[in-house]
Amino acid sequence: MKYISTRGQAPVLSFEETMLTGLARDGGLYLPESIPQMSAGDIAALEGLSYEEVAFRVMRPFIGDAFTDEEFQDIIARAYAGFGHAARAPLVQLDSGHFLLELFHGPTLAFKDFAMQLIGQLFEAALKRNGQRVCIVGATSGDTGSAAIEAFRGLDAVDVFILFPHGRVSEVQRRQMTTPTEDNVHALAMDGHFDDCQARVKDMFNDFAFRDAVGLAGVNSINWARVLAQVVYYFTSAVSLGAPQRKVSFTVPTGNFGDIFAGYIAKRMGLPIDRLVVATNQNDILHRCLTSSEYKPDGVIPSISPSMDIQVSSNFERALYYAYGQDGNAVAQLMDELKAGGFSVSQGALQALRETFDSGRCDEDETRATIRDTWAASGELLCPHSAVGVKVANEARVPGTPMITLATAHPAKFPAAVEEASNVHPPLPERMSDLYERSERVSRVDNDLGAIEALIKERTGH
Ligand SMILES: Cc1ncc(COP(=O)(O)O)c(C=O)c1O
Ligand SMILES: N[C@@H](CCOP(=O)(O)O)C(=O)O
Repeated sequence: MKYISTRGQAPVLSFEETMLTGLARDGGLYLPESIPQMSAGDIAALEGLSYEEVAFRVMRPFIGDAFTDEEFQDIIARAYAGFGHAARAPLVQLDSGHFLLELFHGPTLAFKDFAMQLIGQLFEAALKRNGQRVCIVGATSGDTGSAAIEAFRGLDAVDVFILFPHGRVSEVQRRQMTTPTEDNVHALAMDGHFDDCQARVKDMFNDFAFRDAVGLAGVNSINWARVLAQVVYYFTSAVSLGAPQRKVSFTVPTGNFGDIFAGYIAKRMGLPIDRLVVATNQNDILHRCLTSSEYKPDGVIPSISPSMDIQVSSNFERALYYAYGQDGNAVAQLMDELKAGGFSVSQGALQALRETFDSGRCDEDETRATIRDTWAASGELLCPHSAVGVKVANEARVPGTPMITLATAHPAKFPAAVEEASNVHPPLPERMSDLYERSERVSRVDNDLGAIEALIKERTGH
């Protein structure tokens, strides 16, 4: 299996190289050269299998010869052993025809654990085999950072630096990043918002001298392995509702477009998905783009679903690549226009996107009302991101096709917003109950590429 860049000008890589490389050297994102197919029979055969067995069958064709079957099975087993639910990603029914896919039973209580726990194991195995050391730098609006730190803390061959927007993540998210004591973990609170953090990470990848000197690696969803791991729960949930005989739709609380893009890959592999619904908060650039064709970031507005406070949605580039008929030059041109302020999606590409994606937006009051009403109607306490999904799903669903909304984080990560909306205080799980007593370790940094690079070089001895 070979991987190519969305901008068409970077070296073609193997799975392992792609995973350890992160961003392509032409600034693009890696994608498989062709998408492996699963027949109706292959999908039907997933019924009754464990999450781990489905993960193996779905991901195996993408990894080529990077790992033997036995190695890959062991890696998958270790990745999900620490999850707090036997099903890993249980499906609960909200009402007839609407289901919630709970993706928050991992160690840091967000869907990011599904991919991060896996790539932590994949990195460790690959780096050990190659005798290699890497410096992971990631940007987070709260959940990627905590999941990455949890997955990589204490690993000998990895330093992990996480840039998060100062004052714009929840207290639980911040403490998850600032309380680990391992020396290889570095939480950096940056002035600005998530888009600034992500831009600085991409700048570091595009600074080849720095990139090569420190052995830069990325674990944001620019990393294809992140997306791949997230494809699995689309299969487990759809099969449990009757796929391949029955089509299902998904609504996905969306920011960086990684999670919903994983659903798109599942569909292209053959999973019978009817609609993929992009649910945005008031940072609704994707909804505006899918309804008007204009993609123009106009400033991040802080919300009660802070992990989705994003206006430059990294993985949308991957969707555009397919919408433009896999034309890397066209994508490169759009990304150049984005640097200058924004772009318009061509009518043909917009039509291609709309063949699969619907979209909707949920404002702050609607988010609170959805938390309150869902709690009253079903006893399910939603985090604000999942509430955005449920509200948009309720508007998008059609009779006869089950709708699965992805519940992307545990309500206890956002206790203030959840309590304000529902009058219910969501407690942290027992294993985290001392989170507020642990001491914090964090460095404040300016939004200044040179200063951040200097700090990373100093801390890693380069
Ligand atoms: C809780 C939560 N929900 C939804 C999202 C949006 O996911 P994506 O960025 O993959 O679109 C994020 C951040 O990524 C998140 O942390
Ligand atoms: N919402 C994310 C933002 C980063 O997204 P990623 O999927 O590209 O890592 C977060 O919680 O950090």
